[in-house]
Amino acid sequence: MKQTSAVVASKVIAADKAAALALTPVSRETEQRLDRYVALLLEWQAKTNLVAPSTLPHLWTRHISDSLQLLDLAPDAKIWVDLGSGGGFPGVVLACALAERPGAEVHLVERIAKKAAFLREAIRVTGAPGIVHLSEIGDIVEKWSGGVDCVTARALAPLHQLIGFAEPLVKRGAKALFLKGQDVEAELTESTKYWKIEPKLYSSRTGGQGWIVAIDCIERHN
Ligand SMILES: C[S@@+](CC[C@H](N)C(=O)[O-])C[C@H]1O[C@@H](n2cnc3c(N)ncnc32)[C@H](O)[C@@H]1O
Repeated sequence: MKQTSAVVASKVIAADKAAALALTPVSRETEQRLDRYVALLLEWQAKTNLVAPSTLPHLWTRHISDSLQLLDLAPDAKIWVDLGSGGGFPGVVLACALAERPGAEVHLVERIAKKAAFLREAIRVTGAPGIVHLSEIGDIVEKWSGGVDCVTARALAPLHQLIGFAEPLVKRGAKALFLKGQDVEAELTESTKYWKIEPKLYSSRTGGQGWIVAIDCIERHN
């Protein structure tokens, strides 16, 4: 029997979702929130470029599992700040999963108004504990007044710049978790020219050539 391309596409996405949930299991409630987020993202993707179109068939493994794996590295963190959230990775995904953690909140920082509008809608439809800030990162982190347990970023900037963005929050006790690609070693070498850091490096659970850089102390070289 001949299958339409829409049927084939939905089977590819279903298989990818099953693979993602095997890698990074979530509760039934979180899965339902993530389903609502994915449906909204696919709807908005037609008019706003939120993720690279070539990655859409692998949205669950490439983007959702990639984001979810951070939770294990900060199991007690309640207050999260995601820098340059864009289409919501990792911030909205973390908020969906953290909805069951009492007192949890995820702050999403994004400077483009259209993307911030999408993030607000994603938080509304999922009911996740997210707070969207339409702002430049530099403007908001310098003035951050509350406590922060964990600061995240993915696909935002070279590592030495991410460290600079996160420094005010790490100085107040936050742990930084940055999702990085295959050039991580070179980025770490470059970063040590500017910063005194003792990073921990974890290979991505979702395969490929991804890495997570974890940092909990940042000092400038004199
Ligand atoms: C390449 S996208 C990555 C989005 C998302 N983190 C992901 O992995 O899919 C980077 C996002 O960061 C935002 N951004 C870049 N520099 C920023 C800044 N200085 N302040 C706030 N947002 C910024 C951009 O508007 C964009 O949406």
